[in-house]
Amino acid sequence: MSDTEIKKGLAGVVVDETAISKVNPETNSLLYRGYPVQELAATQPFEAVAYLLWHGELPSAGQLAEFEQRERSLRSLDPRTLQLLDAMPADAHPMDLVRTAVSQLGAFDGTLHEANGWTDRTLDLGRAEYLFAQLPTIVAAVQRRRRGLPLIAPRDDLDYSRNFLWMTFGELPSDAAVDVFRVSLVLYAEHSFNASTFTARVIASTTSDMYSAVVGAVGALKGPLHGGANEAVMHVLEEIGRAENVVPWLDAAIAEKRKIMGFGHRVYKHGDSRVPTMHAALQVLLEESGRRDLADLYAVLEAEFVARKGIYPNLDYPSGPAYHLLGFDTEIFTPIFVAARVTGWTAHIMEQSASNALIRPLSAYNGAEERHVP
Ligand SMILES: CC(=O)SCCNC(=O)CCNC(=O)[C@H](O)C(C)(C)COP(=O)(O)OP(=O)(O)OC[C@H]1O[C@@H](n2cnc3c(N)ncnc32)[C@H](O)[C@@H]1OP(=O)(O)O
Ligand SMILES: O=C([O-])CC(=O)C(=O)O
Repeated sequence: MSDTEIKKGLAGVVVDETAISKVNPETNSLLYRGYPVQELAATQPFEAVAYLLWHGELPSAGQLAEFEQRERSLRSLDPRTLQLLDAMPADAHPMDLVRTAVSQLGAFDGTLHEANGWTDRTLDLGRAEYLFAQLPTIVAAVQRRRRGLPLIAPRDDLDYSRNFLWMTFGELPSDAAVDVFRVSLVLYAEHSFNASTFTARVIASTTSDMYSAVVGAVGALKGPLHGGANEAVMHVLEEIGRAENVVPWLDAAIAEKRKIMGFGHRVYKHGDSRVPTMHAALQVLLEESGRRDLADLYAVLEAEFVARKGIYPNLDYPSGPAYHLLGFDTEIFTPIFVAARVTGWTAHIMEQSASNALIRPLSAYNGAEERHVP
């Protein structure tokens, strides 16, 4: 065993610089390219936030219009992507379908850059825009296929958030509900060196391609300790059932040393900077739906867990029930996170590539002493 100090899980280790976002647990703040995420969530379309993450500046009106037009032109799926989804087992997890579809897009890349006129300089930016435009169509197709419903083609008269909901449900909710969805996407877009983004950067650091890096990131996000927690939150709320059951359920869960999904964070130890904004957004849906039961359950679980453990909710805690109230299946929550986070992932892949060093840490060997085959 070496005496090298080991930081399990790289906790507290600074591995590189980034100009994309700043997570500050002391001030409980999150900046995207210098802008507080709360301000972006209050004022910006999701398309403008994607542009900001990639380019470092918010778009002018003209730049935004140009990007929106391009994004709308890239939404339709290649028929081979639909064939791929159809060929998957009906009980496959939606994250497996999304991961596989992104991988397939990587195999189309050769033909794509010719068709889209991507020059070398803009190649990865073109890929990022393409993934951004394709993912909602993929996620909506997966959701409709799960329900045995015919797929709905994208509409180029609708913005990103509306079109996403339209393709999923074939109708639009109230403007207030659309806005909740937009806010959730803005909040989910980026969070420095979280596990999935770091995975993407490791893959990019080998000078592999953007699709491979995003496929790896999707795999990392699927885990319930990371993005999969928004789905797990809903399972927990369903398992508890009603506010009256929280105390006995929590007693048992704590005694069994269960992790309570949607609570805790590697970086924030006094609450997640994004939760108050998403909490307010969730309240809109709780009021609109009249789901007093869910509102009570949500509030009591939070209050009881914080009181007992001093561990606060993370963004997945309000997002899970918000996506439920918007009408998505629970298994679709993490794929929505993918569609949002692909903005941050691709920004980090481009940042890594622009100033690359192969990511290859050391390990301390603790196996058998040298020995020889008898
Ligand atoms: C978008 C996102 O990815 S946000 C994160 C989403 N993930 C979740 O919600 C899953 C539940 N949360 C967790 O598992 C953890 O809080 C993590 C993985 C997010 C962060 O974990 P770490 O920084 O590694 O802290 P760690 O897991 O060591 O927790 C420290 C202590 O708090 C406890 N703890 C932390 N979170 C929880 C939780 N949600 N439920 C119960 N106990 C918890 C741990 O058991 C540990 O206790 P111990 O010291 O007695 O062993
Ligand atoms: O930062 C993290 O470790 C996880 C997280 O909240 C995110 O990726 O949004």
